[in-house]
Amino acid sequence: MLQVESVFQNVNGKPILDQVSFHVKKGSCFGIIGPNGSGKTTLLKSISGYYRPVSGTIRFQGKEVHEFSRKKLAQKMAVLSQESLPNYPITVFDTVLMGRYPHLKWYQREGKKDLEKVDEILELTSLTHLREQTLDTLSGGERQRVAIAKAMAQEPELLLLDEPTTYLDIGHQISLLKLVKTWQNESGLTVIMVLHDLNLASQFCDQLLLLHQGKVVKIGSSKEVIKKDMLEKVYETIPEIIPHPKTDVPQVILGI
Ligand SMILES: Nc1ncnc2c1ncn2[C@@H]1O[C@H](COP(=O)(O)OP(=O)(O)OP(=O)(O)O)[C@@H](O)[C@H]1O
Repeated sequence: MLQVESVFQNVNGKPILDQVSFHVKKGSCFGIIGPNGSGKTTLLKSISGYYRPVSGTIRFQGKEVHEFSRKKLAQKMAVLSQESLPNYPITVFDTVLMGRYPHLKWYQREGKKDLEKVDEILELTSLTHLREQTLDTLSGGERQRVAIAKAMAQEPELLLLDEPTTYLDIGHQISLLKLVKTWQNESGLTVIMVLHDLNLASQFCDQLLLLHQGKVVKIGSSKEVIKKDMLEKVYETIPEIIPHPKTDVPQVILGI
């Protein structure tokens, strides 16, 4: 579904990504982890076509990302970043409805099916009670759920998430990631997400990529990537790693 080959990326003349290569399988959940400033967001922006690599290639469904028209890309790819929702008084319903726009022709207004779809998604994301509330009055967690709902309305094949659990308490972190998982299971959606929380990344992602100073340190399952020596070197701290008592995936315990 996505092949990244030997990507070098400069931003404002500054080298950020250094020979990054990896593949993402259709229907999988791929996590990008790494310390602050390691290049995670830049990598996501390169995948979404926001930046064009200085060298190397990013192929999505067999074609280079920058060869897609903006509309075609919006039909296939949804991007959810910290700044993805505006802060003006537009209702939750209308915001989620905007997710349908890439599927409409330029002269076409949204139809009954689009409106029904939005209500269905509001129900799924537990947002029906906020249907007429405006974005500028929502809490951080509610805004995050609206952003996911808008992405769902877009019906993408690839979903890019930049720190989707920021602003969420632990209950909402889990319910948001479970929602993404259910959506994935039902639609074959592919997900690439940047996560700071290594324990959530370990539990929810099929593959992890550990990035450090713009370079790939390791790609593999959580058991292959969430390792004491590797994290010590990259995060400059000394964590303890224990298996999750239910799922056996590695979990990180921080010491002082
Ligand atoms: N527009 C820009 N101009 C100059 N430097 C930039 C720009 N965008 C990113 N950088 C630099 O690129 C490096 C990587 O930034 P990026 O946001 O990709 O890292 P990150 O891993 O997502 O960090 P964080 O975990 O803190 O969000 C940083 O040193 C940052 O200062």
